[in-house]
Amino acid sequence: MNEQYKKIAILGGGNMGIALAKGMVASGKYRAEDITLTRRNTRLLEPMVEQGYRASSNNALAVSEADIVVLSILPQQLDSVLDNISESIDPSRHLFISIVTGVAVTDIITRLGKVVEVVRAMPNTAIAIRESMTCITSKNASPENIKLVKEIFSAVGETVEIEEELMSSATALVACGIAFFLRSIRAAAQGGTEIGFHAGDALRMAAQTAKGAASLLLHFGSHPENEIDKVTSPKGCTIAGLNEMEHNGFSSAMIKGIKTSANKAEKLYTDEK
Ligand SMILES: NC(=O)C1=CN([C@@H]2O[C@H](COP(=O)(O)OP(=O)(O)OC[C@H]3O[C@@H](n4cnc5c(N)ncnc54)[C@H](OP(=O)(O)O)[C@@H]3O)[C@@H](O)[C@H]2O)C=CC1
Ligand SMILES: O=C(O)[C@@H]1CCC=N1
Repeated sequence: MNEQYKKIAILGGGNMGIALAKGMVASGKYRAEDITLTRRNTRLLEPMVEQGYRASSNNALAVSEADIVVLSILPQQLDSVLDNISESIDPSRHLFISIVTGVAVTDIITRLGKVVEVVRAMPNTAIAIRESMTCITSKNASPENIKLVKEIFSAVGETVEIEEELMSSATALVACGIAFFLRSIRAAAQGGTEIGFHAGDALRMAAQTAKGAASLLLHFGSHPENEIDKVTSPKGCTIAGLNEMEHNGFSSAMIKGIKTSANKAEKLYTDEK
């Protein structure tokens, strides 16, 4: 399938559905008029319609008009949506992309009762500014369709192909991870305010510093400790602050949080049944 001018139905025009649609169009490779977003409350999609996207509350119709179907509803909303669109699916035409947390390729095929090609993708909200880290996997899609999905997500950030068994881990690290890093930036800004900066200045300084730290790793391909060693002067203030944070469980809290999120992601869909 050539991605150019393919019709795309994004079922679930919420946070991620909208962010994906905007990122795809911002990449210059997709046209807003080829993307239909669905949700029950379509009034909330009016700003997208004003920007040229199509909006609908009719999932089955959106699917019947599309080549690529993106599932972007919550895990607990998935079964009713799949039941609703099942009749409209043509397995020889439709390619499914699912970003739904905790739902396996086989879960989707079993519920649909049709063997469609499904690629799972786990992006994050930075997709809106084309800075996502997206993990991709498929058990049954053709190499051409996996390539096509990679191209879609490469247009909105970085991609990596992983085994499906690691998708819940990927959810914790890259999708929930946005919230984890944002909370650490907020904590840094709060510390900055306590030591003398106005809140807005402290937040801007903390965010740019976090961006610089991440960019150092990506630019040099180095390990965090190599970069940390360049900051920590002997008997200096950095190592004093760093050790105080570690005494209070900084790394441990992040590791435990990521493990808890991965366990929860694994059960999000099955616990609903
Ligand atoms: N948020 C994130 O950072 C990430 C989320 N994910 C996954 O992506 C999926 C979407 O998450 P997110 O965008 O945050 O969730 P949202 O709740 O923002 O979006 C879900 C959307 O689905 C719509 N919806 C619900 N039922 C139906 C239906 N029957 N037909 C059509 N649309 C429907 C809702 O609108 P309405 O109520 O009007 O119908 C809502 O807009 C989830 O599975 C989540 O696990 C994956 C990676 C990152
Ligand atoms: O919190 C959640 O369940 C979703 C999945 C990953 C990010 N947000």
